[in-house]
Formats: sequence, C-alpha cells, structure tokens
Amino acid sequence: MSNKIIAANGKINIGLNITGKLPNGYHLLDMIMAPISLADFLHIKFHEEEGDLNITSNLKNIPLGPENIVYKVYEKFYEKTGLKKRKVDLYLEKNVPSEAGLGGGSSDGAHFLKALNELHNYPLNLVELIELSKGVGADLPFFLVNKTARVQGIGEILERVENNLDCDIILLKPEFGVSTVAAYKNSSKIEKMKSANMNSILMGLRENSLELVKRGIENNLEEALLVDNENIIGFRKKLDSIGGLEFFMSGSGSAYFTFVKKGEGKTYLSKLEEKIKNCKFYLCSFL
Ligand SMILES: C[C@@](CO)(OP(=O)(O)O)[C@H](O)COP(=O)(O)OP(=O)(O)OC[C@H]1O[C@@H](n2ccc(N)nc2=O)[C@H](O)[C@@H]1O
Ligand SMILES: Nc1ncnc2c1ncn2[C@@H]1O[C@H](COP(=O)(O)OP(=O)(O)O)[C@@H](O)[C@H]1O
Repeated sequence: MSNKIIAANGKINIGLNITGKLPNGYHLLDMIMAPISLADFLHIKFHEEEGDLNITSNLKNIPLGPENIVYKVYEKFYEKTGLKKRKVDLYLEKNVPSEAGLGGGSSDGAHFLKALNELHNYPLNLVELIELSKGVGADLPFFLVNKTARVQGIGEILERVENNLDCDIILLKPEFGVSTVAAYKNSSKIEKMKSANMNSILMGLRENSLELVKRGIENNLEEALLVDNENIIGFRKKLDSIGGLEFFMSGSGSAYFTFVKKGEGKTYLSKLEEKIKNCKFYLCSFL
C-alpha cells in the first residue's frame, strides 16, 4: 500500500475567445490559462489488492460516486490500459470552489490521472493522457501540463507561454454558481462578440506589464452570460461600481479575479470584503 498527498491547483482564464463550433456541439477556443496557488488536496491510499475507488470529501455538495470527475478518470484509465483495477481510497480535500470557472474538478481529475499513470509505471504517454482526459472534460488536458499556456481546440491544444507577471491575485466567488453549458449555449445569441487581444496579453505576461495584460482581456463566455443571466448582470454591475480595480471573469464563471501589486493583496481584499457581501474571497498567486 502507498499513501500520497497531491495538490490539485486551480486555474484562471486570462482572455477567452470562442472561435468556432464543432458538429458535436463543442466550441473551439483561443484562450490563455494559468495555474494558481489555490488548490485542492488529494489524499490517496493505493492498496495492493484489486478493488474499486472510494471517494470521501469535506464537501457535501459534490458527487462522490461515478459522477465525480476523478471517478470518470479512474474508469477510463483502467479501460484504456486493460490493467486490473486497484482498490483506492481517496479523501478529496476541496478548497477550490465548485462551479466557479477555476477548474477545480478538472484539476482533481487530471492530477489523479497522473498519479495512476505513475503508480502503474507510466503505461500512457502525454499524448495518450491528453486524449484520454479530453474525453472526460475539456479543461483536463491543461492540468496535465499545468503551466501558463495558450489553449486552443476545445481545450486540448496547448502551447506554453512565458508568464513573468509578478502580482497578487484576488479571486471573488459570489454565492451563486453558473452552468458551463448554459454559458456556451448563450454565446450563439451574440452576433458579433468582442475579441480578447492575445498579443497584448502575451506581451504583458512576458514583460510583466499589468497594463498590457488588462488591456487585452475579453471573455466571450461572460459576454454570453451578460445577455440574460441576472446573477452575473447584477454582480458585474457591483464590480463596475468599485473604483480603482478591474475585474475579469474566469472561464464560464461565476468566479472573477483582479490583479493587484505584489504584497498589496491583503489590503485590497479587506476593502473588498467591506464592499461586497454574499461573496467569498481568496488571495492567491500564479503557481
Ligand atoms: C469554460 C472552460 C474554459 O476553460 O472552463 P470552466 O469555466 O468550466 O472552468 C472550459 O471550456 C470548460 O471545460 P469543462 O468544464 O471541462 O467542460 P466539459 O465538462 O468538457 O463540457 C461541459 C459542457 O460545456 C460545453 N463546452 C465545453 C468545452 C468546450 N470547448 N466547448 C463547449 O461547448 C459543452 O456543452 C459541454 O457539454
Ligand atoms: N472532483 C470534483 N470537484 C468539484 N466538482 C466536481 C468534481 N467532480 C464532479 N464535480 C461536478 O462538476 C461541476 C463543477 O466542476 P468544477 O470543475 O469544480 O467547476 P468549474 O469547471 O466551473 O471550475 C459541479 O457540478 C460538480 O458537482
């Protein structure tokens, strides 16, 4: 038997353009994704004998059976490799809020897949891992590389990019969630979507220029939700009324983030806590 504790970090999307749609309904994307220090922890006990995966967690509002992303990865890994299923006990210590656009569940799944592949002495290479994980969720391939990257395709085409942005990140998670499916569905209601300026974002990340990064950010999924999602419309209004800071939605939301100067995160966070109610705040950094 072997025990492991693995950090499964979250991510933020820095700019998200929808560039097309596949016959299967999935959308083609062009976005920057960056790993952040906020993380879940996978407490894994791998047994010698054959068996099944048993998941427990500190959270009660996520599925702990076959609907859990980690369970889906477990099934697919053994199906693909043909190896005998190991008995595994997993305690999922959740810190990344769910339905936030921070990739919480996706990261759990991708990190568990890497641990399974290592346990069995690497039967799958990175291309095979990406192919397998993409079938579980579009956000999983990013976490297999887990470095700041330009992400295209449905989420499986990854090109690492330089990220020298030296700042504190404040995440804001309002108490409501957002359905990723609804966000994508809504995008077809918009004639002409704004477009994130990837060159400005990439240059800003490379040159550590917050200005260049912020100037380039647009998120087509936020634009889509602003069509008729009352929760997002109300929260966006609230954020726009706060002077001095710019807020950006991560992925399909409902979490937003803002960049502040390194070391000033705590001060800004307490000011925001006074101004915005029914919202959780997280101070973190790029990983
Ligand atoms: C929006 C993004 C941006 O990074 O992240 P989150 O906000 O979820 O963190 C991802 O595209 C979400 O990836 P993920 O959450 O893994 O999506 P999946 O489970 O694969 O798909 C859920 C549903 O979202 C839609 N979907 C997802 C990805 C994609 N490229 N096109 C889509 O249209 C499909 O309707 C799909 O059935
Ligand atoms: N390991 C997991 N952690 C969190 N949510 C999970 C997990 N497995 C499945 N889910 C389900 O996936 C959805 C949100 O997944 P998550 O990746 O946390 O959100 P997002 O993709 O918006 O960042 C929720 O409906 C939740 O019930």
